[in-house]
Amino acid sequence: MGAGKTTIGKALARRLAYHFVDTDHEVEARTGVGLPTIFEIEGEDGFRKREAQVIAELAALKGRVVATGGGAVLRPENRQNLQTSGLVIYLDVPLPTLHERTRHDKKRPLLQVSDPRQKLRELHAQRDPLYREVADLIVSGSRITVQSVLNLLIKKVGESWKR
Ligand SMILES: Nc1ncnc2c1ncn2[C@@H]1O[C@H](COP(=O)(O)OP(=O)(O)O)[C@@H](O)[C@H]1O
Ligand SMILES: O=C(O)C1=C[C@@H](OP(=O)(O)O)[C@@H](O)[C@H](O)C1
Ligand SMILES: [Mg+2]
Repeated sequence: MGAGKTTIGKALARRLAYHFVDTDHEVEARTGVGLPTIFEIEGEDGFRKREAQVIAELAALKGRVVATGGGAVLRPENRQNLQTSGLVIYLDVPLPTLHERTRHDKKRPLLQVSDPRQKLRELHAQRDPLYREVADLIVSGSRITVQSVLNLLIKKVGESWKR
């Protein structure tokens, strides 16, 4: 959370002239309510089921930049779908930056706790190895730009990612 998946994803799609899909927005569009309401009514597990459904459907499509929610890597079926359907980019951002960017946000239910910094630390410890497992590319830093993502993409796979 706060790594910039939504922000960088949208900008990257624009640069590549690809469609952009944010799985959180897609879940919200399908249910007609915001994520906090989904978490409140169905719990995290209910949200994860909806998220997995969206990811499974997107895995069948091409020509898209997809920003997932930060917890999408938790389910093995999502990791499998991400790995087989496209090129996975991990935005590896330092914890203090993640905290700074999310600290005033009320729309991330998992961070509405007394110690969000500690929560982010725990989520990071659990998820970082999973991101590394699925990622084709890892972009690290507190000031990731679309250009730095593009440079790495080109270095890694030349123009073949265009397909
Ligand atoms: N590369 C970046 N550099 C500076 N600020 C960023 C960057 N990416 C995102 N942000 C800011 O951080 C916040 C969280 O970004 P967001 O794209 O929603 O992250 P995510 O989707 O990974 O949770 C937003 O306020 C956004 O403007
Ligand atoms: O890390 C998580 O478990 C979550 C991250 C959120 O997306 P962002 O990573 O885009 O904030 C959103 O899917 C939900 O609040 C749960
Ligand atoms: Mg996002």
